[in-house]
Amino acid sequence: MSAADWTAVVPVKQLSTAKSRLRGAVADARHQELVLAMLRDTVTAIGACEQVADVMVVTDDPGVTSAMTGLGARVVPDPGGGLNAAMRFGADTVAGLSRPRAVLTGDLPALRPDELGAALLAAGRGRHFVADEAGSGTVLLAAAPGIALAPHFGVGSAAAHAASGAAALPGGWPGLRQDVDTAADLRAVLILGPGDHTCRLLRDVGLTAECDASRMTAGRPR
Ligand SMILES: Nc1nc2c(ncn2[C@@H]2O[C@H](COP(=O)(O)OP(=O)(O)OP(=O)(O)O)[C@@H](O)[C@H]2O)c(=O)[nH]1
Ligand SMILES: C=C(OP(=O)(O)O)C(=O)O
Repeated sequence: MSAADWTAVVPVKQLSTAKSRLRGAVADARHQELVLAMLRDTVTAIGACEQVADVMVVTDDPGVTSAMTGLGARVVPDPGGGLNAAMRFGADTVAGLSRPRAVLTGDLPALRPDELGAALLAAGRGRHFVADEAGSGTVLLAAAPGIALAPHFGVGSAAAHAASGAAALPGGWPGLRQDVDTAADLRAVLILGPGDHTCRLLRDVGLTAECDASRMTAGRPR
C-alpha cells in the first residue's frame, strides 16, 4: 500500500482503569499521567508519519478526549463491548471499508514515525499485523480497502491474527514493537528512548530516560 492515506485508529480505555499491569512502576498518584504521556507520544508519532492521513482515537475518557483533540486527532465515542469492538467501530464503521485502515495500541511511547511508515508501506492487500516485542501480542493491525479489520486483540493476539489469515510483517521496528504493559517494558522503553511527554514525566519522577533529541528523525513531531 503506497498511498499516504491511511486512517490510524487508536482505542483508549478509561484512564482510571488503564494499564493496570503497569501500576507500581511510578507512584500511584502519577500512574494516569504516565498512561496519558505514553498515549500523547504514540499519537504524536502516528500523526507525524508520512503515510497517515488522519488519526482517530476511540474513547469515552474526557481527559483523553481533550488531550487527543489538542494533538489534532479526531475523537469518537467508545461503542462499548471492549477493545475489539472499539477498533471495529473506529476502523470499519466510522472510517469505512473504502479506506486503508490501521489500528495501533496507545502504549507505544518509543514509536518513530519512520518505523510506522515502513510498516504501512510493507502492508499490501488484505490484512497485516505487527507483533509486539514479546512475540505474543499485537501492536498494529492493518486492513486494505474493502477488507474488514477483524481484530483479535487480547491474550495471544499475534497467533490469533495469524490464524485469522493476517500476515505478519517482519520488520525490526523496535519502537513500534515495544508496547508498555509492565514495569519491565517501561525499562526497555527508557533504553530505546521515549518521546517527549514520557521523557518529561519519567525525569520528573526521578527515572533516567534516553531523551535524546537526535531521535527526532525526519518526519518526527511537527
Ligand atoms: N476504547 C477502548 N479501548 C480499550 C479498551 N480496552 C483496552 N483498550 C485500549 O487498547 C489498547 C491495548 O490495551 P492493553 O495494552 O491491554 O491496555 P490496558 O487494557 O489499559 O492494560 P491492562 O489494564 O494492564 O490490561 C490500549 O490503548 C487500551 O487503552 C476498551 O474497552 N475500549
Ligand atoms: C491487547 C493486546 O495488548 P497486550 O497484550 O499488550 O495487552 C494485544 O497484544 O492483543
